[in-house]
Amino acid sequence: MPKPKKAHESEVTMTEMVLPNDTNTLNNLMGGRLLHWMDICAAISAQRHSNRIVVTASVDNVSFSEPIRLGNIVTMKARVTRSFNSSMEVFLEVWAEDIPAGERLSTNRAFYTFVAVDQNGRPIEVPELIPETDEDNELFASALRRRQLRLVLAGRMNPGDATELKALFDLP
Ligand SMILES: CCCCCCCCCCCCCCCC(=O)SCCNC(=O)CCNC(=O)[C@H](O)C(C)(C)COP(=O)(O)OP(=O)(O)OC[C@H]1O[C@@H](n2cnc3c(N)ncnc32)[C@H](O)[C@@H]1OP(=O)(O)O
Repeated sequence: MPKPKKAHESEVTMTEMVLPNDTNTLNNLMGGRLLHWMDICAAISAQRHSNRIVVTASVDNVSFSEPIRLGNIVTMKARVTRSFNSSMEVFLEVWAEDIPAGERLSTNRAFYTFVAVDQNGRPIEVPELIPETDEDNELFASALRRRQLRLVLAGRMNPGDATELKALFDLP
C-alpha cells in the first residue's frame, strides 16, 4: 500500500498566453486547445499524487461560458480531491486575465478522473489522499457522489448500487 499523501502535494499551476495560432476566426481561444492544456495540467497533478504514469479515464461536463481572447493569459490550477483504488479525481479551475485592462475572470471548472497504470497499461494502486483545508474536506466528501454518477453514466455501475446518489435524492 503506497504511503498516503496530503492534498497540497498534488497542486499544479500552469500558465499559457493565447497566441494567434490558438484562436478561431473570432480571435477567441479554441475550445480544443483549452481542453488540451487542461488535460496536461490535471494529468501532472495526478502524477504528482501517484508518482505513476496516468491516463485520462473521463472528464465531467465542461462549459465554455466566457470567450477567452487573443493575448489573454490563461491560468489553470489543479489538485487531486480524492483517490480510490487506481483512480484519482482531479479538480481544475481556469481563469483568463487581460493584463493591460487589469481584469481576471473565472472561465471554466472541471473534474477529471485519471487512472495510474503500470508499464503494461494495467491499473495500479495509488496513495490515499489526506484532505487538509475545509474546501479539501468538502471536495473529498462529495467526490464519492461524483464517482458514482460518472460510473453509472459510463455503464460501469448499476444505478441500484449507487448508494451515495440515492441518499442525495432520498430514494429507497
Ligand atoms: C509509456 C510512456 C509514458 C510516458 C509518461 C509520461 C507522461 C507525462 C505527461 C502526461 C501528461 C499527459 C497525460 C495525458 C493523458 C492522456 O491523454 S491518456 C490518453 C487518453 N486515455 C486513454 O487512452 C485511456 C484508455 N482507457 C484505459 O486504458 C482503460 O479504460 C483504463 C482507464 C486504464 C481503465 O482500465 P480497466 O481495464 O477498465 O480497469 P478497471 O480495473 O475496470 O478500472 C480501473 C479504474 O478506472 C476507473 N474507471 C474506468 N473507467 C472510468 C470512467 N469512464 N470514468 C471514471 N473512472 C473510470 C474505475 O472506476 C477504476 O477505478 P478504481 O476503483 O481502481 O479507483
